[in-house]
Amino acid sequence: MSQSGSELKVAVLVVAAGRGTRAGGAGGPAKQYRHIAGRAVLTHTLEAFAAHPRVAQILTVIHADDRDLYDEAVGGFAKTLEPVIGGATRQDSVRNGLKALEDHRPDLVLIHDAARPFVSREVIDRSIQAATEHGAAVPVAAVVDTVCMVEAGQRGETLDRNRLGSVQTPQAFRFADILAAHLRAERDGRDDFTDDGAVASHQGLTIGVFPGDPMNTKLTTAEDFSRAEERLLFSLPDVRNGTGFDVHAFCPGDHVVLAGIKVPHDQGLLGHSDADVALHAITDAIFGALADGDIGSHFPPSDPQWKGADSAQFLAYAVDRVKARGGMLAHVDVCIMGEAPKVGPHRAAMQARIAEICGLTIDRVGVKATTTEQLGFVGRREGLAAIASATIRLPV
Ligand SMILES: Nc1ccn([C@@H]2O[C@H](COP(=O)(O)OP(=O)(O)OP(=O)(O)O)[C@@H](O)[C@H]2O)c(=O)n1
Ligand SMILES: C[C@](O)(CO)[C@H](O)COP(=O)(O)O
Repeated sequence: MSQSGSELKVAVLVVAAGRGTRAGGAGGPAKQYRHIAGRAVLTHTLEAFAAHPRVAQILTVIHADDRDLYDEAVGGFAKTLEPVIGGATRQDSVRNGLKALEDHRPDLVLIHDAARPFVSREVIDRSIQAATEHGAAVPVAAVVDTVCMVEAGQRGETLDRNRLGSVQTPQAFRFADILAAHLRAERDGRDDFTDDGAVASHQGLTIGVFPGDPMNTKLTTAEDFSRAEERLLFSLPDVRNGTGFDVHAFCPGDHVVLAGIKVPHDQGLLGHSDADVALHAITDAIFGALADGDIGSHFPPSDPQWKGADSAQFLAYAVDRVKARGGMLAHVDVCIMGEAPKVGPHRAAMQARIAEICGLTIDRVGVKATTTEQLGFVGRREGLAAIASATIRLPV
């Protein structure tokens, strides 16, 4: 090839015209349109290729009955061409797709099963690299089990697994070569090839191999779907939101402590600690996100050591509990409810103090305030309340 690898135009052909009979689900959509983790299998598959910077165009081969399902699944992905209709076998579907791609003149084509939604960026990288170097290459995953012949319900000869491989997709080819190979197979009346590497071998091409990925499985049976759903759900980031609420009554005094700041007032707040409703609500929000009890269970009001305590230490402790679980605190937000004292003049100082205690930047700390329109105990100036939320991320 005269062009350098990075100049080669790469197209992707996704075959999605099968009926998925082995996956069951009779009466429902074919397996490539079934949802895992809230989105169609085909959507996951197309997304992987659409996101790859080397992929210029994606053509999907669909069943004649599935146009509406396809439109729903493909959404607004970039790079997708008008789909074409497949044939009775996978081989027929690939051939139809290759013929339709001819007008777009790709240099390389990656042929992929819609039913393999877990294809990684690394495998796509390797497929492009291998086709650039060898002209034709397929991904192969190692066979890890002992493999044997099974005949008439009996174990037969053990095969040498070191000489075997499990062939996956995307299989990558120089476009002109694989198109010629498929046309040759058609001319020769061969319709029994289960992958494109075999079609290319029939044409006499040498097929390279590159490492596949054990995670790049094909969804074939109903059990594959249960496993896929579990895998996608558990690979979602464990982002959690917790809420907290606190109330303290006014008592005689000349200041209150709010969000870690001493605010002059004609009353104080009654409490075992410094009665900082804002920090208590945030602390509870973090415990809530961790599902780790509440401020009372960690710092019992009956324990004399917390008498008059600075509530900053409660909040710092909750933040440490997040870190101890390998997580991070992403954001806190608190709303203080009261007729007086006014929060506005102290908001910036409160934000800064909460940020300092939590190890956050100020833009990740919300401090808001409201009256309750003179309604309820807050409206009657009997005390202050605060409601808070906290967002954390834990490792999966
Ligand atoms: N006539 C066909 C048959 C298969 N495929 C596609 O080829 C891929 C791999 O095939 P397979 O897993 O065997 O899918 P099905 O043929 O749909 O499954 P089954 O054999 O269980 O019916 C799938 O993405 C499938 O949609 C296709 O485009 N056209
Ligand atoms: C192409 C393929 O994915 C390689 O493993 C596979 O052969 C296609 O599925 P089928 O069940 O053989 O049709």
